[in-house]
Amino acid sequence: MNRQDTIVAGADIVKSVAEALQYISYYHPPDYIRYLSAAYEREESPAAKNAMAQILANSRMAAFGRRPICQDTGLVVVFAKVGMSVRIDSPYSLADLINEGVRRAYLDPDNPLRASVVIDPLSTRRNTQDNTPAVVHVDLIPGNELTFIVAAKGGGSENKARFTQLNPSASVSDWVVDTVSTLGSGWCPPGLIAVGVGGSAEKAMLMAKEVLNEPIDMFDLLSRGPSGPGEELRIELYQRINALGIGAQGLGGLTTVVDVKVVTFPTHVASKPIALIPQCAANRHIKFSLDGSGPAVLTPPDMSDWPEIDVDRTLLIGARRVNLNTLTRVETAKWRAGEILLLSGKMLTGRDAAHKRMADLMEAGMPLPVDLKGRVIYYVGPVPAVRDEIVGPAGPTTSTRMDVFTRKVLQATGLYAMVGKAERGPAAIDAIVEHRTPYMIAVGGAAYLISKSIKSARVLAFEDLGMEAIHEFEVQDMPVTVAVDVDGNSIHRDGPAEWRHRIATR
Ligand SMILES: O=C(O)C[C@H](O)C(=O)O
Repeated sequence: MNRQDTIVAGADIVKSVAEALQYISYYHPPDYIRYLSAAYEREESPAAKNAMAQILANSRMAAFGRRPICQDTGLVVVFAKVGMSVRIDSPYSLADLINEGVRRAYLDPDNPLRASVVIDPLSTRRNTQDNTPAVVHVDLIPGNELTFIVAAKGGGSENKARFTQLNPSASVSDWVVDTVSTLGSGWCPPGLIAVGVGGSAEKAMLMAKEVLNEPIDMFDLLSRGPSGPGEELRIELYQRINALGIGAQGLGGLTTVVDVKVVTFPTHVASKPIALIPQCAANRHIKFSLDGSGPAVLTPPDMSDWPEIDVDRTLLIGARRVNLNTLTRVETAKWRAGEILLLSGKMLTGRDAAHKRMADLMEAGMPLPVDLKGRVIYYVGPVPAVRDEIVGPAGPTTSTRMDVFTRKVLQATGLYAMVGKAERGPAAIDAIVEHRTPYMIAVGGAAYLISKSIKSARVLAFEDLGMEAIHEFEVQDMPVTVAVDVDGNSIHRDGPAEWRHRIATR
């Protein structure tokens, strides 16, 4: 056989990976935008429709501004399919080349991305500062090309990945639907759910992670009909998950998933491993191949797929304007769950690491570096600013992770309100009621849009924590929704319950 080797330069891999990561930081895949736009058009829940409007408007702004869709610019996951006739011309390993691409992308001075990876997950959790290392999966396949799938996976949706070993006779569909119903909204729906069935524990997880990068094609599948059990399951899950009524951002509505992917592999006679991996609205991935002729050429998407939505007009109708600088407990007690507020004035920021430090200081009987009394705290870790920006994209992080600190913080500080994303757990809601401290949400996945309402930013404490430091933001008309009011009413409990009922009784 006349076998001709393809030589791919290591430098082309580095450049292609760096450019791919920049590209996906600001361009959503057009198929996701088409499906989300269709979901937006048909959505009947005003709260969910409003959230989708913000996600779509944010996506368009990010594409034109070439700035990240989401403040969580993700953990880089790469699937490399290496043709067996390819030789990589480099003294470095493939992982090293990919990591160099990651480093360049995340430190790009034109569009710096947030460094979100910590080393020593068991101990120091020190940020690596350049988002390396990537998680790299390599397959050797026949052929003379090198194909990469490059994805940037947000932590909120990754945290909701689940795995089980079912009894071989048990229903995959029931387990998936029951599990999705327990995930809450920290995974930022509307998105996708991938299900890997079979193989071994790690094979099921890997298959699910990879299939998330396949084109979204549920409408085609629905119109042509299923061709086998895998496609039958996809349709069943798509319908059953949407019937849960979770909706955009867990606010209750018609669309929770725009697609469901199912992938299978032979397994042991005694086993039925099932992996479930959600993909958030910041659905970022791209596929390209290198054939030795140079780095990948990535063409910008056709922006006519992006709807032009006037979010301001939608938001301003019926919203309550709030001055954070003169806030009182009498005022915050009037806010009702579901109400839209436009916040102006000064707020503090603090997320996981800052909360841990504050809790440690309280434990040790030491004073906090910032007085939280009468203040509002926003759970956020922004992207670094560039050019004339005050701050980079700065959307909310999942509040549930702060629940373990909530009672302690409210008890010790006299904080007036919290802003984050997704539901609060029962203990946090009890603390909210006890301390009369409401909780609001901003839209996860609308980070660039939200950053435009931030008019000044400075670090007040824990500077060494980088994006996790305590900042003070001055905001103007920052849109939020009251998610838990001082009486413990929760939109994440009531919204999905109402829409589940409405869908079931149609
Ligand atoms: O780290 C973040 O900013 C957010 C994270 O993606 C989350 O969804 O909680």
